[in-house]
Amino acid sequence: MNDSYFDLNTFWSGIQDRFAANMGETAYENWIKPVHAANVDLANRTVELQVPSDIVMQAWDNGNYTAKFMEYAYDVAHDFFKPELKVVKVVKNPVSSRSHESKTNFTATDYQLNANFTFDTWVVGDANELATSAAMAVSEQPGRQYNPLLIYGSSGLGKTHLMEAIGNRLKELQPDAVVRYITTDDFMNDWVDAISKKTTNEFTNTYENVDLLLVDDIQMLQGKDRFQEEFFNIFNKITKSQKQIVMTSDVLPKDIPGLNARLVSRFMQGVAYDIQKPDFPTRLAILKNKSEEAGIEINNQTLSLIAEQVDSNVRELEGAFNTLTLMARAGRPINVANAQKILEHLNITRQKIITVADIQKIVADDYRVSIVDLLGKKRNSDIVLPRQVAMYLIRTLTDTSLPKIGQAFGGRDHTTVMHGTEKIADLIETDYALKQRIETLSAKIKEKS
Ligand SMILES: Nc1ncnc2c1ncn2[C@@H]1O[C@H](COP(=O)(O)OP(=O)(O)OP(=O)(O)O)[C@@H](O)[C@H]1O
Repeated sequence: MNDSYFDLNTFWSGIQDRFAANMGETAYENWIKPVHAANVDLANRTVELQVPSDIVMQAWDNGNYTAKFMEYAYDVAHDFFKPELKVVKVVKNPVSSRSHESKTNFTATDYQLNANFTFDTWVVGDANELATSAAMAVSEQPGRQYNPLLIYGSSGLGKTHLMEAIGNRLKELQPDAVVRYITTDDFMNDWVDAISKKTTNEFTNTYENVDLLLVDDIQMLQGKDRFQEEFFNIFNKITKSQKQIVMTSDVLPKDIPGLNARLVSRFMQGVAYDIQKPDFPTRLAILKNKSEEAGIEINNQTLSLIAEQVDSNVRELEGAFNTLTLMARAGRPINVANAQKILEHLNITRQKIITVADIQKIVADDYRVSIVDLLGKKRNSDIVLPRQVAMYLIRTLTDTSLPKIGQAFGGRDHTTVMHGTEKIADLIETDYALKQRIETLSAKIKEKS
């Protein structure tokens, strides 16, 4: 087995998922999402997390997040890897080459492309075939046929991998090409930064002067009018000069609530391909590739068991596989029985489907209100609170979009749902009893589904 094989990103994203499931959206966005898993030292069993500012550092100290990290790390890797945690503050990335030229202090977030996210490590199957061909075409002839290219689909299905593969391939073919990868969140943060430093010209130059701009998670633009305006301008400049834009989103632009109609139409002026959940042969092929990369031999039966059970999210598939490799590192045999134990431990004995109706019923029972009232028009507080709690739980435990949640609550508007879920997310920051109640409800829902 290749000793250096440990996918820190997958390990950290497993832990982030658990944070996300157990805290409010706002707290997650502020304190967990900006944290970067920088290093793992397997020999000394330490993981280094980098936080971008003192405020986030304080939140980690005050919010007991280190203890939570340990708990979730155990969930992800159980006995096979129990790390010590080192949390350090690191200021944002160094200036990009363009901002050097500009002699200002505008600092663009400048990611390196993930070198593992290439077409070579990508497995093509029915669920991603069209998106893959479009991505390959774009990497070979950017700015021509498919501009913009939008890749959309649920979390953990490979959107970022495929998008970065385009960037990596273009750099291989044209080493001088300017490729910039950015998450929508960082784009917005950079814009705020540029405004405060009065360096908006440099900001615009940095983002416009590219051959290929890769923008991850554009659904984060929802309801952010100011950023949408700026993004619209940059988008137009890039596409007009026949440079390429590739974007990812969890839904089609028309389904992103609060996305300006002009942007919806611009985003759809190229092509949009979705990535679906991979079928069994694709999942098995992904696992086989992984075991080859890791240099460990795992028999077909064991891989099949994992591919069979982890059927809806490639990130989870990789998580199970990584735990298996840790098990091998600990000297235990890799076989069906041990794989089964891992799946049980990771709670992946077949993906459970949580439905909107289940959540509504469980919340209604818990608050002793009727389903009719929960979904109805009454506005007294003993109905409004459980209604908002149910909306919040549906939003956090399922992939249901805001408009669909609205429909499931008697045809309410998506902004009402957004308001309700945000209100609960804020409340549980300060209301410990409510937080506990929601955690208990969440556990009950997961158990019953
Ligand atoms: N078809 C595939 N072949 C190889 N690896 C894959 C494939 N699909 C997904 N993966 C792997 O699954 C993991 C999750 O993929 P990725 O981060 O790209 O998902 P995503 O759709 O962008 O998720 P999110 O929306 O949560 O950011 C990555 O490690 C990626 O390499």
